[in-house]
Amino acid sequence: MEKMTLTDQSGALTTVDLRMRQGTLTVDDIPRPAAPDEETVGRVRQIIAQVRAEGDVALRSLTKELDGVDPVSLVLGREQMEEAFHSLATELAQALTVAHRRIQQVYEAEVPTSSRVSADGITVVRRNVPVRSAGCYVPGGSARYPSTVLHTATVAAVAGVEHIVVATPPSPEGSVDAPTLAAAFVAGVEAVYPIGGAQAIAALAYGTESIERVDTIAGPGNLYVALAKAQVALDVGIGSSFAGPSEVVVIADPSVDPRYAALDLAVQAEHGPHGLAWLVTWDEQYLHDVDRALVAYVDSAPRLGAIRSTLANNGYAALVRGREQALELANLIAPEHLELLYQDGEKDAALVKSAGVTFVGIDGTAAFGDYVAGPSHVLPTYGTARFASGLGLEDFYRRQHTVLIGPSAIDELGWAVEEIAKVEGLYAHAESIAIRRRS
Ligand SMILES: NC(=O)c1ccc[n+]([C@@H]2O[C@H](COP(=O)([O-])OP(=O)(O)OC[C@H]3O[C@@H](n4cnc5c(N)ncnc54)[C@H](O)[C@@H]3O)[C@@H](O)[C@H]2O)c1
Ligand SMILES: [Zn+2]
Repeated sequence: MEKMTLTDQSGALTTVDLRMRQGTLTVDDIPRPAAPDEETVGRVRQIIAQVRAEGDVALRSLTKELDGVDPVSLVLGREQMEEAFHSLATELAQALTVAHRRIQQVYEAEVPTSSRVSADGITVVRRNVPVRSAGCYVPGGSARYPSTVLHTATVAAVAGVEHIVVATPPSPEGSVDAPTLAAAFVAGVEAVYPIGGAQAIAALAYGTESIERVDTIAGPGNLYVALAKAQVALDVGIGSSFAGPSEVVVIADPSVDPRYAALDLAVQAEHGPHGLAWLVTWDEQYLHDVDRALVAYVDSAPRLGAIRSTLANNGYAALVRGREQALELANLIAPEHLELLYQDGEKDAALVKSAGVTFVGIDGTAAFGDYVAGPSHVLPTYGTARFASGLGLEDFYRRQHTVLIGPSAIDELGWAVEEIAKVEGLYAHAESIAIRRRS
């Protein structure tokens, strides 16, 4: 299989020219960030074991070691959240409220109806039963994410979860910053724990003296958080999407100002150092224009370090033959965010098979999705959009069937049970039907 040719260039992005590429592309063609090393996996295992063995004492000492602060309290309640909400500037309080309302609207429209089917004397009812408690992990190492409180807890609340808590790394004062606490207030969160990383995931999964264990954990995070979730997955529900460092694929053409495409690449790159950013276009001059605009932005960007590091390691510009090949590439990359940044993108959106979420339209910056568009911004990364979805109501539900066996079922279906039970050599199964038929 012919590999992609990576041509280094002096700009911000590494160029990949696919125009002459024969045959179909495969997943192996796509450069991916390296898999986690064994040392990190082992460190996370240690942290989890320490929290299980020592509870609150471990949480305090790990927080001191890894976040450099002593938490003032391990649990912050509704009063502190309310106070934080009232301390915000009016515009920010309104922005959080608007984002909350839009997320709520999207998920309320998605609440599934229960189903009921009756045939052959048996009625099967399906109900979606919310878990009793959910823990939302809200990242907070290199940036603050009040938006992630809204994009996790609001979904849990619409699903009907009774107890919703948030864990997030502490502020430098050992508490939690006001915007994050305020967002928790808006979303109806019961308690906020100023604890981050793998230690937070362990506390949510197993409980400590101060923190009650939850039924399900949802929310994104860095590698420590992601590995911790994988390690506790047998003991607690884990939200379906592997939400790691942010990714974006921007498909664009000269109908859109190159500065728009450049900034949209920077939007997800500024989240952190391990992200992924692809520009895909069929116009060579446009590729250079976007790259130049990106270089110009990066040089003056406030989060220069994060953007540079993502672009240097995983920033690509692909030249393709046209829309069809652009979509083929996007489906293979299976990015967290996909932007169809050109005129008439709507009909192409139907051809997208693997993306966390797709934004269509020349104003379709993923920044809308991060905050106010509505669908949860907790989305599958690392190529998992091939099989995983964004955070949704189903992450907080269990499906449960009730089977009503009516009086005619023995006559209508009992014989089939007996036949199969006999061939499986399970005689009590067959007799449980036969005895009822006789009496
Ligand atoms: N996919 C999504 O929906 C989405 C949304 C928001 C953020 N994110 C991603 O979440 C990530 C947030 O990462 P972050 O680091 O800023 O915050 P984080 O909260 O995930 O991680 C911070 C914690 O990591 C732990 N940690 C740091 N260094 C450690 C070490 N050497 N050993 C053990 N533990 C250590 C500390 O406990 C710290 O509290 C970013 O990659 C961002 O892109 C994704
Ligand atoms: Zn973003």
